[in-house]
Amino acid sequence: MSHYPELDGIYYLREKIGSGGFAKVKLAYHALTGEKVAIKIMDKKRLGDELPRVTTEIAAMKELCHQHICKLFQVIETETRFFLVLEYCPEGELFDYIVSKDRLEEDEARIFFRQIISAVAFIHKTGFAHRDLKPENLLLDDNQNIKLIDFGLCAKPQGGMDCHLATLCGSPAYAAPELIAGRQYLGSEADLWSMGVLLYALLCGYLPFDDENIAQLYKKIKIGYYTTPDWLSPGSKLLISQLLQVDPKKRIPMSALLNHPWLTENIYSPIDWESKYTKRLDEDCITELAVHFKKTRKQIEEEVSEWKYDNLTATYFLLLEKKMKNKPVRLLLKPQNRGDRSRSR
Ligand SMILES: Cn1cc(Br)cc1C(=O)Nc1[nH]nc2c1CN(C(=O)N[C@H](CN1CCCC1)c1ccccc1)C21CC1
Repeated sequence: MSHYPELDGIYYLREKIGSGGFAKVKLAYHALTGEKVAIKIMDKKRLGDELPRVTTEIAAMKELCHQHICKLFQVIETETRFFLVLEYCPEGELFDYIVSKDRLEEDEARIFFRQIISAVAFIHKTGFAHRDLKPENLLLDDNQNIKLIDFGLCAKPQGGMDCHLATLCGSPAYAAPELIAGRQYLGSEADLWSMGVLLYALLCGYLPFDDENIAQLYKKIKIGYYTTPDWLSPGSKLLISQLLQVDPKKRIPMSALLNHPWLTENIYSPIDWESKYTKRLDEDCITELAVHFKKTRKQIEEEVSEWKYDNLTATYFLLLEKKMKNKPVRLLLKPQNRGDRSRSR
């Protein structure tokens, strides 16, 4: 297990929980709060010309504070590496959950899909598009709530949300026809197509467009031909067809999704896309930080408000996490890891 001096005394690293191309993710404990986090470690050399994706991801995640988006707590950059300290989701990927249950019942799929729409609507309202929506990028927290991850491909077009994008990116099976045709496209419209593929995967347990031959796959996507199993309800089939429209202008817009009959069935409330996070600082967290660092509340408030995504930002956010989980809003006197049960104060 390699040792990272930059994390000493701040985070206690545990086992690896994910590894992708040029990054790996490790479980860790935040020394001061004892809270679990997931640290995404990226090697700059191995990133090569993918480096801009990391700066994109960091910039996006700093703006995207939402209950269904995996939270960024801290960024540590050295000359050779990036460490992104992110929210830990103990139930893993939605992908594995669907596979384990073969496919989901309509009401369970509805709950997940409402949370996914809440996250994507928030991203679009904030001027971003995710562009890589798929079950592998949707994690589950300890209450089986959705947390969206991997913003390395997201885009915030300079000209705002109606400015066209050109780069072909994301995963083929979830990519919109206009993206595959290499035409200019709107990130938000491409996200809506991917959500159609996602909803199909949730309800059926397999993909609407699939082919081991990539050219064949692209052909199927471009004509938008897919079949639905007869046991799928008419309401599900209708919503899927409204999302899997080849012509992006015919695709159901996000605004119509928020109170769509299939999505409000048995729930009767429109989807709430607003973030539960407020910019207002939490009194209890500020107090605990002031006591611990022996500073005035005003000093702490000013420092936290700079949102430097340093140790202080992480400690503030993790105290807030503890409060949201009805745990005591307390910092551990001497940093300790999970094993040590000694009472702090
Ligand atoms: C798989 N698993 C099982 C359990 Br139990 C917990 C987990 C788990 O991964 N939890 C978890 N919490 N927080 C995170 C994770 C994984 N994770 C991730 O960011 N995971 C992604 C997964 N991508 C999906 C498609 C390609 C890679 C990743 C990105 C780069 C390298 C490795 C992994 C974060 C940091 C945000």
